[in-house]
Amino acid sequence: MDIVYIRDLRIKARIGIYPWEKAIQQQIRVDIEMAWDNRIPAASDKIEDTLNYKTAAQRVVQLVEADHYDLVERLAEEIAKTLMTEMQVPWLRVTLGKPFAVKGSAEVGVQIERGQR
Ligand SMILES: Nc1nc2c(c(=O)[nH]1)N=C([C@H](O)[C@@H](O)CO)CN2
Repeated sequence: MDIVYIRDLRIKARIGIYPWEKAIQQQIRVDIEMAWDNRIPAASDKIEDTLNYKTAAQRVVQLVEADHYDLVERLAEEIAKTLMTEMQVPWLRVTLGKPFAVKGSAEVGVQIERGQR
């Protein structure tokens, strides 16, 4: 399978387990790799045949902004479930990081893979 990707998507999120985190917005960083057969849009040259990365990115932003999430695990899972269900993505890898959460680190977070490649 080929890949359609979104890299370094930065979104203001309400996320975290601590009371002070419930009152603020923090930047998160999202990378997504999604399996897709790109030979079909390559042959047709039609956007309808693609896995549209703009539509996918907009949906992720909407999902992040819709709620408070305690854990990065829960938000990563919601992103994976939504893209697989709504955009028929058969396999994906979601990396979700909090760049400012742990002093001394560049970033902390999770990476999950779901579906069949
Ligand atoms: N595996 C996880 N560990 C931690 C999380 C998390 O979501 N998953 N969250 C926190 C806090 O919210 C932290 O980011 C605040 O600095 C701690 N550990």
